[in-house]
Amino acid sequence: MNKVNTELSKENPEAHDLSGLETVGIPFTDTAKMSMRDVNVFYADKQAIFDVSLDIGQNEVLAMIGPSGCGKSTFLRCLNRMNDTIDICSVQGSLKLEGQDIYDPKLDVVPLRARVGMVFQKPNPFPKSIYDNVAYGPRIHGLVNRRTDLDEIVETSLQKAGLWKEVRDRLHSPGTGLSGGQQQRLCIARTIAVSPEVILMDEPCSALDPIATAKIEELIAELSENFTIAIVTHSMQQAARVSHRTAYFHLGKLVEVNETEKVFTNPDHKLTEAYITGRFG
Ligand SMILES: Nc1ncnc2c1ncn2[C@@H]1O[C@H](COP(=O)(O)OP(=O)(O)OP(=O)(O)O)[C@@H](O)[C@H]1O
Repeated sequence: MNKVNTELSKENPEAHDLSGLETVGIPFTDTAKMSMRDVNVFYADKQAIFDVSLDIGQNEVLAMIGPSGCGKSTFLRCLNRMNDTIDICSVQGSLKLEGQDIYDPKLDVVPLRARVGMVFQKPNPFPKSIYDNVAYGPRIHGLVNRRTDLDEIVETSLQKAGLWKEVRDRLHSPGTGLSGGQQQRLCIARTIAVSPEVILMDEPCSALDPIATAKIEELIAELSENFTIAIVTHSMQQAARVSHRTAYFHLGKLVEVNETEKVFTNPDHKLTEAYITGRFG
């Protein structure tokens, strides 16, 4: 048992006993883009996610928060099968994108990861030009035949990522030469370039300064007009600023999911309250 839980248990011995825990709030929406039911995830024989059921609505920004190690990233990575790259990881349950089982063994994960794109914690541009970073996905997915079409996708994606004006005169310079915040927006442009339906963001601002963070947060609001977004964040302020609903995870369980304002002002569960008031985590 870690320090956090020991402290919590001193305060309230039952507080960390999650057996029989019912998720409170409204886990399901009428217009779900993705529907997850009874998801369990294991690393070898160690269980990291316990019976999580959650919907993500069309054009919704869903924030996932919770103490370190509670399984936020693990759950997020299930949503485009990034956990497949971890040999010891196994996923059980039902995970659907517009009703299609994304764990269907016949499903090709390459187009899945274009439909459900991912932006990582640390900006990771390819060692290529700005143009080629954005053009990479459309090229490998065979989305364009003509150079002019590719030029248009690159420009539109950079515009949507709020980077066009800063880079239009140096499209053929290395992506790695940009600032950290610009690199993260380049990675967002690269994700957008293959027209995803869902964008997963795993702490996308944790390596950025406050100004670059503010730009990405503004961008998230704009992107939600066209995309569905699930974001893992350690920053409760960020979750409050960018998301429509917030899901609170604790020890691998989904404790509460609700409208963001409610989660931060009047949470249903005592564990959520303890976390948002800084009593642990
Ligand atoms: N590749 C892995 N191999 C084995 N165990 C893992 C692996 N990745 C995560 N875990 C374990 O799964 C649990 C959930 O980890 P996860 O990284 O999903 O939590 P998190 O809430 O995203 O944490 P953080 O906020 O610190 O990033 C932890 O106990 C962690 O040690």
